[in-house]
Amino acid sequence: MSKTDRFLRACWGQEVDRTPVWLMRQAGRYLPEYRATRAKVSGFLELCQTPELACEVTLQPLRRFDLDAAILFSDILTVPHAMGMELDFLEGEGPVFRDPLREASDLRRLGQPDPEQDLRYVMDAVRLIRRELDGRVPLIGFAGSPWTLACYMIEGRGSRDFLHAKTWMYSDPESLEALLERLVLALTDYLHAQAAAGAQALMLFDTWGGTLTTSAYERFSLAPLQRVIAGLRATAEAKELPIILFSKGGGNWLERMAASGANVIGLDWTIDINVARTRLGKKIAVQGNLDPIALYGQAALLRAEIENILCANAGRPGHIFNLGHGITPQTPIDNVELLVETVHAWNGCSNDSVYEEY
Ligand SMILES: Cc1c2[nH]c(c1CCC(=O)O)Cc1[nH]c(c(CCC(=O)O)c1C)Cc1[nH]c(c(CCC(=O)O)c1C)Cc1[nH]c(c(C)c1CCC(=O)O)C2
Repeated sequence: MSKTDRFLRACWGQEVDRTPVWLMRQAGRYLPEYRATRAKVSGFLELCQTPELACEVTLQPLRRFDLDAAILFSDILTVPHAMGMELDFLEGEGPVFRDPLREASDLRRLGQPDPEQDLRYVMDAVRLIRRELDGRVPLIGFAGSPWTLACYMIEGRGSRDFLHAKTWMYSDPESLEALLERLVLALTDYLHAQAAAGAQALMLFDTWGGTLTTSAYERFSLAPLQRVIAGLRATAEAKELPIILFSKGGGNWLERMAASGANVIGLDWTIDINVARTRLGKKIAVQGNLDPIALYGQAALLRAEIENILCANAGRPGHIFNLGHGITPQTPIDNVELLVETVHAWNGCSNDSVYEEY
């Protein structure tokens, strides 16, 4: 089975010869070759905006590890940037918007980007990566969720409690919905353009969905995501692509996530994958679940964690091995190698924990 088939078939819940594996943030600072490429440019945004370099760093982890998919190298914040918000990536702090949105009238500052113009560098990177991959593995495109992007646009930076974003939500929900709707339109166009440029699967990163109450999650995170997915399904280019939905901390809402129209549900490490699969049933695939910090530990314990996840899925199609969130900068490379090899070498559980029906 070709690697292209392995990942895409697993997304559709079809039988595969072995479990496909890729890692969120697989290109990044834990790789010395990434740090070397990054040192050639003045800032992180320049790396994203130079298609040759974005292509180079996309391919770097694939040269080292036997991964079953590539993910476009970019960032979720390129979309608000293209809507007109000035963005800096500060060393040691991460992304910062100079003028965060704080009230409804600030929405007037936002433009509606044309992806082939204002985000052309992303589409050029997608085209270049597809050419360089030459069919070896499929390319995943991605975007942030409307709620997650709104959090950064309102806070201006990462936050512990999302005080500004949530205060807005609890004091003027209609104008927050207006902001989310602007993002729905921008993200639908953006992901559609990635599909037209050659992305073979699309992933939605709802990193901050899990900070909400159940009713707020439904209204401000999931409903806009559903509109993005429905918009994509209405286009010829994206209709046939698998869509992966990852709401970090979304374990409470798996059934609702599954009803969003996504084909694959991303799981963080806080939900038991057995429970997740039982609740989700057969119709939808799952991805993820390994605690990224397990990669810092002892090899034998890491292997046990990996096998637990594989055994929970034994005999069930529709599983893509991944971490429960992005790989972190100090991760030892040897353990990443061990992870990929363990997943690929795996040939069944030793403890008969194969699940018949669920
Ligand atoms: C919240 C979020 C962001 N960006 C992203 C998310 C959602 C996923 C998640 O929850 O991790 C998504 C993202 N960011 C990046 C990718 C690349 C593709 C991949 O390998 O998965 C993807 C898919 C590269 C990146 N995005 C960023 C880096 C590090 C920048 C550098 O090299 O200096 C990389 C490799 C910067 C970034 N970008 C963002 C933050 C908070 C930071 C700073 C934190 C950090 O430094 O790790 C916003």
